[in-house]
Amino acid sequence: MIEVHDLHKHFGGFHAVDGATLTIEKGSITGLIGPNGAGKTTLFNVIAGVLPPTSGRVIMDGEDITGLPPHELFHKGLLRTFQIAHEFSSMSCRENLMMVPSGQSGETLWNTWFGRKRIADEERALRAKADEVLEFLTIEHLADHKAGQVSGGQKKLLELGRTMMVDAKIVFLDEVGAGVNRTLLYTISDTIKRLNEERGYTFVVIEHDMDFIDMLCNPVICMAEGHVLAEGTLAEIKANPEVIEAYLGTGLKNKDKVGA
Ligand SMILES: Nc1ncnc2c1ncn2[C@@H]1O[C@H](COP(=O)(O)OP(=O)(O)OP(=O)(O)O)[C@@H](O)[C@H]1O
Repeated sequence: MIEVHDLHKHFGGFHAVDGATLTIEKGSITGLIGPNGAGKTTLFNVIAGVLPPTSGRVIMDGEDITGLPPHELFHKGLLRTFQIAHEFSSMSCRENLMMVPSGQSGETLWNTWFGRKRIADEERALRAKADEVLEFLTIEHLADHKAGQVSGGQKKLLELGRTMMVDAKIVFLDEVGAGVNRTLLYTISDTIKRLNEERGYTFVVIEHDMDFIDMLCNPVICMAEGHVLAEGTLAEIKANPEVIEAYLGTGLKNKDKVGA
């Protein structure tokens, strides 16, 4: 469980996150919605240690994790997915997965000289794990394809796959469905559900696509102007006058997105 207490993130005089308080229940797939500029990504980045908060607290399973750097949160099982970095795009999908776990013996010179067998064993285990992940994602046929050459949706699956290389507990997904065709969107949503049901992952999903939120998320939290405006099922959120006002208030561009 993650508890966020009165979190603030200011950029100069601008309050991107302005007193956000929310709880993410263990085992949930929580949706985070809100008009453009509501502070969703900034909130993610503060929770995931990418940005330091101005003030406030983030508690994970009773432990204060406020401001911890991403690699420490990573070891605690809290991950934020990132797009496959350009430098990794010429590596195969399998190699991209094998790159994820840190602290491999092969990383130190000492081990390069004295631990060849151990390195070979670890590499075999990593390779087997990567292949198991590719199979779970039903993209085992892409194992030897360059990551930069697979489709946008398949790249998203690979991003999810990277979280599976390190037994993640809670995964933050920022617009994982953006620019993905409908069929792959169903595959991604199905994969998230399976990871949630079969492997106990908790997810927090930022998404503008309300169909995707509807398929996947309960509860849904709506942010506006840096704080939480409403929480409930998507149907409850859509019927909330403050939510409708927040979407309308940002101009016609966002009006249809909440479908209200
Ligand atoms: N590094 C930064 N410096 C200054 N302002 C920033 C910075 N990052 C974000 N902001 C501002 O903070 C506000 C919230 O941005 P954020 O990206 O968190 O919103 P969002 O809800 O994720 O929006 P969207 O749905 O459009 O992605 C925006 O007005 C944005 O311009």
